[in-house]
Amino acid sequence: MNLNEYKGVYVYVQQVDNKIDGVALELLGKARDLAKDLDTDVTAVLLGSDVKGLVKKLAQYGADKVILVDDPALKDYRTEPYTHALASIINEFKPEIVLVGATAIGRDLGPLVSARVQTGLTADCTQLDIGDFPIKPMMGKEQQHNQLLMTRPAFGGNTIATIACPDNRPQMATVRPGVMQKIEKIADAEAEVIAYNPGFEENNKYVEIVDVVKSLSNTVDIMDANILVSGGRGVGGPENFYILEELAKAIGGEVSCSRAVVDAGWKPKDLQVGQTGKTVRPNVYFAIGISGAIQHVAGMEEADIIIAINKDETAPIFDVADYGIVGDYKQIVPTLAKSLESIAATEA
Ligand SMILES: Cc1cc2nc3c(=O)[nH]c(=O)nc-3n(C[C@H](O)[C@H](O)[C@H](O)COP(=O)(O)OP(=O)(O)OC[C@H]3O[C@@H](n4cnc5c(N)ncnc54)[C@H](O)[C@@H]3O)c2cc1C
Repeated sequence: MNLNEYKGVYVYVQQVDNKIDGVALELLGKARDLAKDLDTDVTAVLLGSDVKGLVKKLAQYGADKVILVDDPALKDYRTEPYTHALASIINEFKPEIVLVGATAIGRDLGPLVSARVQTGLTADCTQLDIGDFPIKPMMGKEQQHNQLLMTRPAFGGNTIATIACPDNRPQMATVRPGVMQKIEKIADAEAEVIAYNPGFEENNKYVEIVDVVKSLSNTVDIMDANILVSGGRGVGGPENFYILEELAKAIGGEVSCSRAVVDAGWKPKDLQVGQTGKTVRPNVYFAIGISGAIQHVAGMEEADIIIAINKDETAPIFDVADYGIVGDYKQIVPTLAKSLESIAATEA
């Protein structure tokens, strides 16, 4: 493999029902930073059926080029045709880096594609940088420059590992939704469009989709919320969550929770923040009766303002909080909700 043949930062654009998943836009934002460091450009890979209309949006969020595979075989996500399309693009265009969102689809597609093009993949990254590898000079090992350094929690979140793929190309990573930041939309941006036909031949790995059943869950997506009022085991039981709901209502927020709350069956998994839940980046995050375990903090530390309410002044959540209130949430939260509600009423 001649590594020098591989150029450019590619982002797989996940779309479902012709709607681009937010993580693809976040990855385009990150790809711009990486491409700048490598003095190269950003290519979005758009696979689907009748998806040409999405190209403009990809340009507006940072794509210099869009490789488009528009084919009825790609109408709904199916592992085989999508893997074939993305692997064919990699073999044909030889990108240096390929980024995929760590969604249910991305976690299926990314590893299969990496195996098919015979390279490595680092899953569930929380940070991506360009740098030297090994990071520090090591006896008997030459440092290679301009490598993709892929950082992710390891060993149950107890350590952070930085991984590189110096001997193969492309360097592939999946990245959790909510971790990277999309750029401000550039309204008049244009991208070069390259239509590509990987040649689909149905084989016995093609799944036939008989019916698509949409999730009946009516919980909101906490990843879209600007304000989150998050409750932990310290809330004491599902019957007490109304106290948090009233605060959320007073300030236009949504309720989320820690894993302890989900494990106890008090709230559905959709609302869990953290390493095995969702990564959120709201403007304001209230952590109420949450101790601040590393696995929880991994999912909310990028919030702009963190307000912790905990009766234990030594709780680790106070280490990451911008504001901390020590005391019983049952006394603090209703008072807070009332004052914030009256401030909102005066300002209206
Ligand atoms: C591999 C792995 C993955 C994990 N993934 C996640 C994840 O995604 N998300 C996650 O959240 N956790 C995750 N965890 C679990 C995590 O380690 C913690 O166990 C969990 O976050 C604890 O939840 P908690 O803070 O709600 O409960 P606790 O740790 O029990 O904390 C409760 C807090 O409430 C406070 N409190 C009690 N009563 C009151 C009161 N009346 N008023 C105010 N404060 C009060 C206490 O002082 C305490 O600090 C994971 C663990 C592992 C091993």
